Amino acid sequence: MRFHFPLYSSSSFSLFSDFTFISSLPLIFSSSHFSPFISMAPAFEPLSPPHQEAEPQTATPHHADTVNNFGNDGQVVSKSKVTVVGSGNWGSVAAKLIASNTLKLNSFHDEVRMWVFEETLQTGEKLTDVINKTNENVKYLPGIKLGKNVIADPDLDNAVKDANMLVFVTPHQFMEGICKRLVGKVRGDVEAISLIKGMEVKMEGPCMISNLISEQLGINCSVLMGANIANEIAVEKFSEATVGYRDNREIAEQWVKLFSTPYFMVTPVQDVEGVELCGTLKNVVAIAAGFVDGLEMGNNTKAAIMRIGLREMRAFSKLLFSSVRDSTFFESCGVADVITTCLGGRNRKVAEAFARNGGKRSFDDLEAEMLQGQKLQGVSTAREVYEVLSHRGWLELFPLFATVHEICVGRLPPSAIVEYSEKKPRLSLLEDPACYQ
Ligand SMILES: NC(=O)c1ccc[n+]([C@@H]2O[C@H](COP(=O)([O-])OP(=O)(O)OC[C@H]3O[C@@H](n4cnc5c(N)ncnc54)[C@H](O)[C@@H]3O)[C@@H](O)[C@H]2O)c1
Ligand SMILES: O=P(O)(O)OC[C@H](O)CO
Repeated sequence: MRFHFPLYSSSSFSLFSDFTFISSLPLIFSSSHFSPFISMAPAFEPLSPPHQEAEPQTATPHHADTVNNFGNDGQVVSKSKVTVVGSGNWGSVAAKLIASNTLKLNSFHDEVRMWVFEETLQTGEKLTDVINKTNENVKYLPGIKLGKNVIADPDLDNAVKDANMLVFVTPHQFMEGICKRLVGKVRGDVEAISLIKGMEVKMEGPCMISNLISEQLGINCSVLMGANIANEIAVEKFSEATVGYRDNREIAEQWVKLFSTPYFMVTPVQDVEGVELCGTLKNVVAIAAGFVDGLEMGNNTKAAIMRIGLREMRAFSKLLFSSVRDSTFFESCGVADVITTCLGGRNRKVAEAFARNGGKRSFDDLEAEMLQGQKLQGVSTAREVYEVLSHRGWLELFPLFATVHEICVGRLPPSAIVEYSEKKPRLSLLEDPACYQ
């Protein structure tokens, strides 16, 4: 068999090991820029494992506007109020994780609001009503109790208005619209975190979702990514995650505290772009892994795809943001997420079906049939990455990313993932950085 990635077959050049020339490439897309940081009102507590802290509080949800309570010493304690914007498969699990901690930790208000994109179920009932009645997201996370302090709310403005900690977790394609609706609606002291794996491509270039949130709402936004298949975390199987923060370690620690449980171990890393790009780009690698599974290529081929994919992830991330750290790729958000998503994710699963059908059934069809309302991120991310690559003239540097998109849109057959294309990559482009000047 002939392979489609001769760029990587030679040991004489490594896109990964030699970033000297990569960093010398012109960085057309602006590096990270974000709106002025707005500090968080509540005092931070020292980071400690949530399960060791203070005595549990009552589980009764309450709706009071106040966020102040009295601590053990009679002092008024400022409490953070958390709202989760999104209620899909991961959104619901995130709400469950958070709600288990807000009940235990004195620095958080018990209640966790969860904004629900309202829909009517086949029974005729509203999803929000069913969640509040049964404490289960029967459509996106059936069989799992979220915690009685999770309150589903179909009104976006109402859901966010009192919160000073906002957790964004929707499929990435909906975020631009959600941000537009939220302009002027969030508190001035709010901190945000994005669990969303994806990006937007605008005229000016790529825009990470955390940046979209920061810019549109004028707030600071951290990220949480990792090897996190939601259904496994829902049943409390151990996993790790990475919080990417910009420059305020205390804020990162507040997020770590909010999410950490004995079965969910969270590590902060000062590299928002690196962490977010890992979470975003691994979905493209997962599509490639699914093609390999659909073609029944076996484990060695899939491992090769993971390795090549990880290398392209790092190269692409560093081209976009020179601040991205190599070490980030060894965190849960990097290599671990590539592995889990290529073994057990939804992108992999649907791409496998696409390849088994010889590319004859569209991803949209397969997604609707196989995921029942849940959304793939990898196909649109592959398109977005392709737009960036073609706009910058980098297509030949990233044969895996480019090929995934061309297969998704039907320009190449699924088998192209492991075959030479007609068009040979121009190795000179990689070997002579002057080509880019
Ligand atoms: N599910 C996972 O295992 C997992 C794990 C880690 C990260 N993520 C990431 O988290 C993000 C959210 O994923 P998810 O699994 O919670 O969602 P999902 O795939 O379950 O998507 C369904 C959600 O999208 C909502 N939705 C549908 N149309 C909408 C619209 N027009 N506007 C707004 N919302 C709409 C639905 O109401 C539902 O809440 C994604 O970026 C995903 O990559 C997912
Ligand atoms: O099911 P996927 O492919 O959307 O991946 C889920 C998570 O991102 C894995 O960490």
